[in-house]
Amino acid sequence: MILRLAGVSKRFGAVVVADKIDLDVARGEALGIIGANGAGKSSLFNLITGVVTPDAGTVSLGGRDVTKVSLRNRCVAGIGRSFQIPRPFESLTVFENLLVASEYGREHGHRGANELCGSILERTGLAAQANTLAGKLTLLNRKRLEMARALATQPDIVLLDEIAGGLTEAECHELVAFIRQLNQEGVTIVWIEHVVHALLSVVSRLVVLEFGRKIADGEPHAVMNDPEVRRSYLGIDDEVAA
Ligand SMILES: Nc1ncnc2c1ncn2[C@@H]1O[C@H](COP(=O)(O)OP(=O)(O)OP(=O)(O)O)[C@@H](O)[C@H]1O
Repeated sequence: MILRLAGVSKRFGAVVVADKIDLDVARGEALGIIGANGAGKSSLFNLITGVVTPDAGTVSLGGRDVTKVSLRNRCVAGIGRSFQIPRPFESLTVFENLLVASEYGREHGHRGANELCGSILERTGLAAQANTLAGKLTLLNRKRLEMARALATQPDIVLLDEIAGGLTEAECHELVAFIRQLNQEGVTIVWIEHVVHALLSVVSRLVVLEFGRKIADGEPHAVMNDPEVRRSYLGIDDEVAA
């Protein structure tokens, strides 16, 4: 198991963002997470990466309890993340943004940072923008950079937060192909996404959150047809419809 959450709970005042969440993610898996706005999806990523400390429960990475480990050290231990709202260093170039991420993440080993970042630029389709200021990028390229920055930390598991929103159908297609390829190369993917058709074309398992509770976890199409999920996420009440 690469990632394990056991009984993770968190509340902000009256708002419960995580309610005794148990979640296992196997190495190499591609897991999708959906839920209505405010269900606690981004908060779950904050709990996994260490932005937020749980009130109860534990987070383990590769069998090691990292609940009290710092954000930086969780990154070095292999957790990479992209943010829902990309916030690159706008006044640095694309390449410089990757260098910063690569210094924050794991050791480069025999490969230097330049070589690592160069290869990520190629893979994410950003090579032609290497010297462009991040603040000048188009939406698609900002999303690519968000993904590239996560990869520059050399993660074993990547948490993607709503990366497909706002893209055209063709751009979304390209993004999906890239995430699938990444997963085939052995990177574990956990992906929060409202663009459900994109998500379902990649993931082999789907989790649904509602008010910080996990209400479904399983094979994606079975989960999408679950009456509770249809009610919570799609607003379709099968009993009323009948
Ligand atoms: N640091 C915080 N302090 C107070 N409330 C918070 C904090 N972080 C999140 N919340 C609240 O917790 C709830 C869950 O937020 P979260 O961002 O995790 O939801 P989400 O499922 O990612 O939603 P969306 O799909 O809109 O991104 C929201 O009501 C949010 O306002």
